Amino acid sequence: MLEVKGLGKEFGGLKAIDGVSFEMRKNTITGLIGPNGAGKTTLFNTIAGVYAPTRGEILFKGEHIEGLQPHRIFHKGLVRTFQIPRPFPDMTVLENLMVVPAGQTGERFWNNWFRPGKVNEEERALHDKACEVAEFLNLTRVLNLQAKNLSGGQQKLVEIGRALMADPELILLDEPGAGVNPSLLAEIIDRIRELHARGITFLLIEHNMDMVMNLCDPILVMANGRLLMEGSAAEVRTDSRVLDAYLGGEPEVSEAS
Ligand SMILES: Nc1ncnc2c1ncn2[C@@H]1O[C@H](COP(=O)(O)OP(=O)(O)OP(=O)(O)O)[C@@H](O)[C@H]1O
Repeated sequence: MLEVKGLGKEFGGLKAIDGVSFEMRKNTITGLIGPNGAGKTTLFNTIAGVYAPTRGEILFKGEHIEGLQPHRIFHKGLVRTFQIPRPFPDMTVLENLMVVPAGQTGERFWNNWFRPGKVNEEERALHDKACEVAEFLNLTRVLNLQAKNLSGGQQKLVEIGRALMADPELILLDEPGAGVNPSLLAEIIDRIRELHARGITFLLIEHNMDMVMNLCDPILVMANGRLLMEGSAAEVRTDSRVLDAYLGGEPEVSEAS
């Protein structure tokens, strides 16, 4: 589903990503871990089109997407949620879900003018879809609350909901477990599993190791802008290079990775 080849991204002289290559099969939940500053967020941003890579290739379903504008990538079904939940704080949960899909007929002046019936129909379909997404994420109760009044965990769920509104095939999920209380964390894990069972592929950055080890296979480990290793939870847990990287040592990174 996703192929990253020799990817590099530099900021000035700093190699935030330095020759990263990996492949992701369809319908996996792949974890991306690594110590602070390893390059995980930069990798996400480069895949999602926020940054153009300095070098390398990114293929989504066999199609080159490196350097494309974020909205073009979004519309291909590759959707990124943000590290800090960023729903519009003064809008309700329902509104936050309904604003996601772009190119609605209602956004075009001419269609509004000439085709009000069509606009109403689409608005209703969008509303129904938002309600279904909210129900799936157990957000129905808070549908009419302003997003700023939700808990951190509920905001994460809204962020996932907003990704779902875009009918994604691949979701890049940024720290779904950050700042979430344990019961809501279990619910988020459960929802991700369910979406995975329905055919959605995930790549997720997460610092919560329990969550990663529980949910992800395979796990990619980054350090110093490079891919240190890829393996199962058991392999990652017992690999001394991973331990070294987290302890701030100088991890040995093979050129091949
Ligand atoms: N926009 C930018 N301009 C300059 N340097 C940047 C920029 N974004 C990231 N970097 C640098 O690139 C390196 C990788 O940062 P990145 O945020 O990708 O790491 P990370 O693995 O996501 O870290 P964390 O787990 O702390 O979020 C760091 O040295 C960081 O300072």
